[in-house]
Amino acid sequence: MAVFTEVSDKDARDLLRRLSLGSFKELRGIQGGIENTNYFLTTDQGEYVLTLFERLSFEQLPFYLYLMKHLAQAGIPVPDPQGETRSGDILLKVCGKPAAIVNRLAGKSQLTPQPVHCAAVGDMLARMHLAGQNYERNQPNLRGLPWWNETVPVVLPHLDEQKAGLLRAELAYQNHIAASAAYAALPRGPIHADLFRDNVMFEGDKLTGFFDFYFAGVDTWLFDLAVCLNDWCIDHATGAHDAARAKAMLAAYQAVRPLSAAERELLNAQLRAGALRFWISRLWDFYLPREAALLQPHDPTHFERVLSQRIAHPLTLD
Ligand SMILES: Nc1ncnc2c1ncn2[C@@H]1O[C@H](COP(=O)(O)OP(=O)(O)O)[C@@H](O)[C@H]1O
Ligand SMILES: N[C@@H](CCOP(=O)(O)O)C(=O)O
Repeated sequence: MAVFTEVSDKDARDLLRRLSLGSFKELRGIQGGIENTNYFLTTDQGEYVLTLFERLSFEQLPFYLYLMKHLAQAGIPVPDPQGETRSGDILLKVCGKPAAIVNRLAGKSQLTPQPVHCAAVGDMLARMHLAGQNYERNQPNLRGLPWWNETVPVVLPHLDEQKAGLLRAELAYQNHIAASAAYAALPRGPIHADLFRDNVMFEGDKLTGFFDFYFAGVDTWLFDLAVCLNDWCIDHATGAHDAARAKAMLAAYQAVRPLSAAERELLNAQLRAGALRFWISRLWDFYLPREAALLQPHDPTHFERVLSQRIAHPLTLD
């Protein structure tokens, strides 16, 4: 369920009067997604997505919305936030909540990706990283190491000794890595940080867009690539690495932006970090009652499996 706040046709008509996106035709709730309220909004000028933010604040949102606008202007296929006619503001208020209207991307998610899809994601991810280099706003990845350090003690009491041991050991390892010289040398910039299969659109084999930027933040580019490898290039049932898909993604990424020596050295550590990040957030969504009331939690054990696979079978680069 992804309509947490009901928006009426009248609310939408009132909103459209403040924008120059044409006149109202239809408003339809979207059933996918777990974080925000989403509607498809059709006017006589085109199709849009209206999002009401259920978790992010008015203060946090400009970073994400202006990042999308910056990337769209640089030619990266991402939703482009539409502004109010008078003020030019792209952060809107609907039913008392922060909101945005973006253009609707063509295509659909590719949930059983082949190497060709992984290559398309790798290529566009590298282009997106380069395009984000001169983005001026700064907001850290709010689901980065400080959040892991805060959240692990909260979820640990819910775990059996074997899982708790793995979680503690991995967090200690990641703190150790984060203090290293190689980590300090990693190139950084705005990253998507949640570019899973359900956040990319395809028409056939052609990538038509990246969306759902609301976990974005400034972090290492390598972490973003690791998050993608951990979702697009594994066998979902076991969490095991898929060599053909990973090779396709890495080659396409590196054809646009070759990895530095520090990035090559830390690829496996960041694959583990990417698995840890989503294991922690899924545990947190699962065990924290306040969050669980809003979210439909994903299965935490999936990322426990991915992490165990990453530790047992490090990836070797050519
Ligand atoms: N710009 C967009 N263009 C086309 N479809 C979109 C767009 N934004 C969201 N959607 C649709 O809405 C669904 C939920 O959006 P998502 O951003 O994943 O929600 P949540 O933030 O709640 O996870 C997506 O799976 C997709 O089908
Ligand atoms: N991709 C994350 C959860 C975030 O959900 P999204 O629908 O906003 O992408 C996970 O799989 O845990």
